[in-house]
Amino acid sequence: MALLELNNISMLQGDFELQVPQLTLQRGQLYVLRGENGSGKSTLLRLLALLQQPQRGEICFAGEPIAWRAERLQALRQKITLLDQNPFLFAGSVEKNLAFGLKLRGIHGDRLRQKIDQALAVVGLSGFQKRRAKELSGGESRRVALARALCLQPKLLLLDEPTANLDIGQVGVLEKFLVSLPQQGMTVVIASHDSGQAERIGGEVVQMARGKLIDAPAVTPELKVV
Ligand SMILES: Nc1ncnc2c1ncn2[C@@H]1O[C@H](COP(=O)(O)OP(=O)(O)OP(=O)(O)O)[C@@H](O)[C@H]1O
Repeated sequence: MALLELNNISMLQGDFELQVPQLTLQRGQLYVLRGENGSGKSTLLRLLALLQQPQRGEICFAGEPIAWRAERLQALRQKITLLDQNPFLFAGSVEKNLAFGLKLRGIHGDRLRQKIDQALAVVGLSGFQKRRAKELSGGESRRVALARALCLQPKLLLLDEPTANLDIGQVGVLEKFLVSLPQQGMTVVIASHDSGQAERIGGEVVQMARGKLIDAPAVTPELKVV
């Protein structure tokens, strides 16, 4: 079954209109969201994160239409993580930044520490647990924000330019890791300017142009066993 399905969406943001005639995100699939500056990639990611309600159209999560009621949305949003283009780290330690979302999900003690250690290792920042978030370099901050998103192990992970401003070596390591996530059942969408990225990681391409989704993987009807 599809994880997220969008139909006939129109969403106004000031003078800008985002239009998504049809988009289906399958479970355990990797997508690369492409498009020029201002084409609406970040806006689409916010919509997929259920942070903004469209004026028109329907979104279904695991086959169920979204009702846009606060208590229902809160539960759904815990299954989705968006890593912003300019992620915000709050004051305090790196460890505290990663622990926040995990504690909200009922993870404490040794399991909490283990998840933090694993996520930091993935982004090449083992040993950064006690460092002050505000004293990190730009690239380190982005990697901490990525670790914070990864350790939540969401059903849907949305990444806005996750490898921007990283060293070439780091980009390679991270791309290799991101490719492994769908094999664990996670659906991953990466917005990227890097024209080589889609080819390197081999994801399905979702293409935006001037606010409209113009190309996405075709949906094959599910086979019914009779
Ligand atoms: N809060 C807002 N209010 C009004 N317009 C906005 C807002 N945020 C973004 N926009 C406009 O919406 C359009 C799409 O922006 P968006 O950030 O989604 O594009 P993008 O494809 O992610 O661009 P980039 O590649 O530069 O990150 C742009 O014209 C932008 O100016």
